[in-house]
Amino acid sequence: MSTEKPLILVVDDEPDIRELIKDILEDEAYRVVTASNGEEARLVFTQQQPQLVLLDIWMPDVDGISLLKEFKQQNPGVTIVMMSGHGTIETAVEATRSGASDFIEKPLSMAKLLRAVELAIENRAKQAAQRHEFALEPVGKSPKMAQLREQAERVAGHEMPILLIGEGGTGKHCFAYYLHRLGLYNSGKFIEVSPESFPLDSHKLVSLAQNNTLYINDVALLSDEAQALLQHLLESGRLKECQLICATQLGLDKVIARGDFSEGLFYQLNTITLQLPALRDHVEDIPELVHFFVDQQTTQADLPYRRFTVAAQNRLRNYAWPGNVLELKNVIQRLLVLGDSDDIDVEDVESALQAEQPPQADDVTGINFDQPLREAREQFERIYLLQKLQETDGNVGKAAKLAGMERTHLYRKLRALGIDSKQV
Ligand SMILES: Nc1ncnc2c1ncn2[C@@H]1O[C@H](COP(=O)(O)OP(=O)(O)OP(=O)(O)O)[C@@H](O)[C@H]1O
Repeated sequence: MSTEKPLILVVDDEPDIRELIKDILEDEAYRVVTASNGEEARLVFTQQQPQLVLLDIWMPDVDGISLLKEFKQQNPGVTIVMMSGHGTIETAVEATRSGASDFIEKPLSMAKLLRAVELAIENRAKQAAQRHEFALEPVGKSPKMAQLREQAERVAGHEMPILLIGEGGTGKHCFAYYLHRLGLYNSGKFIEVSPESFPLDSHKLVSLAQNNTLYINDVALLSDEAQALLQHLLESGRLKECQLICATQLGLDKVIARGDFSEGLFYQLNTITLQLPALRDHVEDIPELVHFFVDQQTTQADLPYRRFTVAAQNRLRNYAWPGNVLELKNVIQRLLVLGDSDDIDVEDVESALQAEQPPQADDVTGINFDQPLREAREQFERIYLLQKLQETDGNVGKAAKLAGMERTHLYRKLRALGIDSKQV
């Protein structure tokens, strides 16, 4: 079973164009409904609730831009692509301002149309994934996770800084967001800063944090200047009316022993700590996590549903997971993208786990370090993309998913690098 493709409404007053678009899209397995004027379009839009609308600008009864505004008001989540034969910059600008996601110029070519539709759908999926990037509640019924959720519930709502400690990929972001939702500032924003994006301006930091949850990732890696600023704001009580959550992979005591972390800041941050377990220490949660990620990827990233056999799930439980839950999520995504049958078996899991291994030093030594960065980057991109194309038997759509790129962007990149996907 695969997820159903979105329903597309095509609105155009010219019967030939309408039918042509319908045929092209149906050949690609999209579900299509059509309307020949504004009135018909309103009816179909309300009754069938399409996810994507291809909308002509010039029509006899109502113009496309007015219709676009109506549709967006009725359903802000709908994606609308405008089409026009005599498109001018002004109409394109007006359409975009009114919420159109793209603009295609007529005459339409099949490639142009499909590219625009694919891009619109990819963007939808991405927006949905971004909106739901975090689980609303961390998944896992093991005693370790249950206890952690309980601790989170107890400490949230006290406005004291919270420190999350755990290896990479153990779910620190996920728990931070959960704490935000449980906390005093859940109607404010969840703002994440990293050592690279940390504002070294006390006013900026205070106003960023005010009435929000401020999550500082990799706090152990903050520069001396950033540490001093944070310590000063905490000690002087200026960083108040906010929930501060910091995360670290390294035990701060070890970083202090190395002389890389301020002891004073450590005491400010270390009052409430939550320790996130490595995934290998709560493997009993793996089946539930698998279920959760399959569900998430199939509904939000528009990947086909596949079932993990018991043997496959058992293999997942017996793996050491050095990259923790994040690695599990990546392996599941790889299996959903690359698999071609309804069931995922233990052999599929085995090869996905092998592909997850960090590249051997040999893979990287292919890069010539004597060239300028720009050329070295191109060389790396070529090696990387060829590898992804090999993994997907030259399927650009699947390779793009694995590389986390839009398909059209990958096409452009391949062309720029002179790679022919069919030769792989
Ligand atoms: N218990 C969980 N339930 C549901 N999703 C989870 C859970 N733990 C982690 N995730 C998801 O797995 C992915 C990786 O987790 P997350 O980014 O929270 O880890 P992290 O510890 O912050 O990683 P890093 O240290 O690398 O920044 C995220 O998409 C996160 O939402």
